[in-house]
Amino acid sequence: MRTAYTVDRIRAAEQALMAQLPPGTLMQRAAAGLATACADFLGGCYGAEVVVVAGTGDNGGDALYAGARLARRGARVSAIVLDQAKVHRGGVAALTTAGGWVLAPDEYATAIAGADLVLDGIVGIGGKPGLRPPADRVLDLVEEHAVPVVAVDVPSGIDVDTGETPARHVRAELTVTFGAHKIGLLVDPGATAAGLVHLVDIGLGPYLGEPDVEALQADDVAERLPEPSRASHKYSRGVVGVVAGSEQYTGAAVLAVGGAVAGPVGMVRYVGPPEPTRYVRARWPDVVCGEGRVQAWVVGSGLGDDPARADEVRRILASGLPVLVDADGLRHLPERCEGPVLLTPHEGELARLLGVEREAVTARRLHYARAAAARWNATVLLKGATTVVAAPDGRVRVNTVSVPWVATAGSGDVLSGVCGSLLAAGLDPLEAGSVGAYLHQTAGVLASRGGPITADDLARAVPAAYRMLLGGDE
Ligand SMILES: NC(=O)C1=CN([C@@H]2O[C@H](COP(=O)(O)OP(=O)(O)OC[C@H]3O[C@@H](n4cnc5c(N)ncnc54)[C@H](O)[C@@H]3O)[C@@H](O)[C@H]2O)[C@@H](O)CC1
Ligand SMILES: [K+]
Repeated sequence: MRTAYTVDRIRAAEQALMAQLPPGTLMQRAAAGLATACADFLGGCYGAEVVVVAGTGDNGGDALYAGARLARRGARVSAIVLDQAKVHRGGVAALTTAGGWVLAPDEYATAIAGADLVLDGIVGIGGKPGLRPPADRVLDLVEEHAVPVVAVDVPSGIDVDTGETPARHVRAELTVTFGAHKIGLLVDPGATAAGLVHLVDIGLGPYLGEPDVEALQADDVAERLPEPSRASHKYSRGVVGVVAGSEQYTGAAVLAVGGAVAGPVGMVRYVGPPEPTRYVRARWPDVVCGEGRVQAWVVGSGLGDDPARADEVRRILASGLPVLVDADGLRHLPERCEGPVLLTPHEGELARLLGVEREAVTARRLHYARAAAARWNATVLLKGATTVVAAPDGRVRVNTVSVPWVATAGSGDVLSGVCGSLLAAGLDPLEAGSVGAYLHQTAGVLASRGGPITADDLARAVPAAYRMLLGGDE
């Protein structure tokens, strides 16, 4: 499990650990891990040109000490000191003793133009979003010359606790973070700004407590994927009912059912009008069409405006059974949901639900997913490159496995079927949403292999993804 914490909790853990250690120990641990990660990134130190950008806090100190270590290993390391009066003195002394030097402002442009790597030590967890002058001018040069950036702890300028980027910020290829993941490294747009994230263990583990945000990894997903036992039969494995598609949108029915049959349930029921029913029957002789008992429902994609279907959605939501509500179904939510409910909006749908602009949701994904979870008393899975799943009790999971080719028409319908299948097999909405999102993206990796895919390809790849995650044969 990848776990992320608020700045306050990380600071508290650091205080507790620091009280046990000689002064400066943590910074040296951080700098050592950072220097090793930079050397790996560069593919060797000797002769590499590295520019350290050091701000006024300990984040700059980490960057300068790491610069000193790289200089001792043969790199040519210079530093841009953003404020001479407030820079970390010990860091500057270490760098110059190791053969590095501090640049004069008229040398910045040439140094950055010739750099193999810029180390962003402008600001870390003590920063406010955005970049103050002269950091912004330095970033102009870095972007102009397209120099790769390794961010120290966090990409400077992001909101570390939310992943929001309300103002100018660094875009890194790699972020080397210390002690624990910060929430903003896992949630977009901050996650994208961070690039790859490498965690350096500085010993905070025992002091951290419960995480604020979690991201499942392959072994966590494998533990949670339902598997039948010898005593299982089709009903005990779970039955999922799918209410999707219409005369106009037949594809939504086929794709949502496609996701559901690819999941762990023993049986799928489909309930819908004649035309989509014909398509579903033709494709899956094993799907039972018509009403009947189920352990969970998937409702919503491609329903259109038919008032009778809206009533069906409301009736299902009132049943107390686990329900996944997607797309058109989201227009028929009650004032507050009762029972286990998983809502799966994309940004536009969540914006409409909450009465805000889509851009606002894009900018504040964690905030609005949490707000909707609290407002409707339901778990909210906000789709996107980094999926956010927020439960009404405050727990949050994000999915950081992301394949851009998965963003294709009908992909969400497949996701709804997969997550619904997991709900019917007994997972609660937070588990079903987070496991389903991981499975869906893993299917995307297998189906795509670097090229375009259709939603149908995605659904067909789900069983192979399931098998792979369980450690089965390829
Ligand atoms: N506290 C600890 O035990 C450890 C801290 N470490 C490092 O220390 C960092 C935190 O250090 P600090 O608390 O000194 O804080 P930072 O270095 O994150 O930054 C605080 C300084 O940046 C300035 N600042 C704030 N917002 C800014 C902005 N938008 N643009 C430019 N400057 C801005 C502030 O005026 C302040 O001087 C961590 O991110 C990590 O890199 C590591 O060495 C590991 C151990
Ligand atoms: K930084």
